Amino acid sequence: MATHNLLLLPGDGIGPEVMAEVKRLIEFFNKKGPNRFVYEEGLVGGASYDADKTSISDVTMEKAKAADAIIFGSVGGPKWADVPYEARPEAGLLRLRKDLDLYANLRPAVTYPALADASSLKRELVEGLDIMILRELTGGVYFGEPKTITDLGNGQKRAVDTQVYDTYEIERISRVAFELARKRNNKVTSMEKHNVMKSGVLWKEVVQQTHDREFKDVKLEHQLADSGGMQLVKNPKQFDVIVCDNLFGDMLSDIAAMLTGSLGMLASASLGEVDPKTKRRKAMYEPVHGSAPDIAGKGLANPIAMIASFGMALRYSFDMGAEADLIDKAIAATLDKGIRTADIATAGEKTVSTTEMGSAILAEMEALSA
Ligand SMILES: NC(=O)c1ccc[n+]([C@@H]2O[C@H](COP(=O)([O-])OP(=O)(O)OC[C@H]3O[C@@H](n4cnc5c(N)ncnc54)[C@H](O)[C@@H]3O)[C@@H](O)[C@H]2O)c1
Ligand SMILES: CC(C)[C@H](C(=O)O)[C@@H](O)C(=O)O
Ligand SMILES: [Mg+2]
Repeated sequence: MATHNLLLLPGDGIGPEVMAEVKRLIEFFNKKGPNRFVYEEGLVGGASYDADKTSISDVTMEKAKAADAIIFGSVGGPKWADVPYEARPEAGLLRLRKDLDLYANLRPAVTYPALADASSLKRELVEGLDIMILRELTGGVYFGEPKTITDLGNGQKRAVDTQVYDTYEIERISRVAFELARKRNNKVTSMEKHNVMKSGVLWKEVVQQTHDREFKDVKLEHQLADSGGMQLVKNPKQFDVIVCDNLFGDMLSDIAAMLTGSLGMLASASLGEVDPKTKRRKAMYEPVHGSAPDIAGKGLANPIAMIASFGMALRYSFDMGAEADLIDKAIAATLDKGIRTADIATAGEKTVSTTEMGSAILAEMEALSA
């Protein structure tokens, strides 16, 4: 019997609401065995700021480093609009990613058959869609220095953000892209802007070299990120794995969310290298969506992105592929029965609450594993 230690970080807004559904899934798997999950909860984001005046405490960071996996909800919201920049809720999430070196962010965009009409695109464009956006998560303009606002003294201010990429950062994310593609449809599309950015020139060069050296069997295409975004909504099924930098990946994955019907559907895994001591990959599982202040506290949030992120934890951290498949099948079966939270309902469809959606998925899991 294996025991897995999880750190749950529900965060702010809808984070705690969708995390409550993950706790029910943990109970389900603990009852079923033989794997057992033990979890501790911690504060992150605005919730942590309110308690400790920091977006994540050193104590919570230590727990994150020690956990077998972190399950993250969401952070941020208007309540913390005026806190110092360094202590803003989002800084806690960025510190987790950076300090744990979680450089590979897998953001699959899968359109469930029952939801093809919930997408803002035509059914035939998205039906059967299954693409993987691989976002570099610990470099680029998110972390480059300098990052400043300077008063120029003439009534003007100057803001500077810096995009930085070293060869090794591009090489390691490229490898993940090619390895993922080998297990999927064997195609990688790399997106950057080498026509404007030096980091784009290096990105394209290193991805190509890594391909030519180690992954000649995988089909590689390069696309400028702006027209790549256009292609993503024009003909999304042409893609298999898309690999891009931190900022382009942030934007392209939110765009991809609408191919699946809602941001409430998009799960993600943020992975680092294998820890030599534990032999386990450092990992955090986080839905792509944020704290959704417009619907927080109302029981309206779609828990599927969070539940599917937990499913990714089973698959990528705990070698529980069959259990991860069970979650995916239960989500599909629930959607097939027409059960919808408001974000994925089409006009006139009856909607359910966050908890009701969680209960429906659990019921399908019970039925499928009976
Ligand atoms: N990983 C994270 O913690 C994360 C990610 C993105 C944004 N944020 C933060 O969240 C706050 C709000 O940002 P935003 O409004 O731009 O993005 P958001 O993702 O929170 O919400 C965008 C829209 O999608 C809807 N939505 C998102 N998740 C949903 C779900 N599970 N079910 C139903 N509808 C859902 C929201 O209601 C909203 O209309 C900001 O402070 C931002 O920095 C945090
Ligand atoms: C909250 C924010 C820091 C984060 C990001 O920009 O990476 C979010 O938008 C995401 O997509 O995970
Ligand atoms: Mg984002």
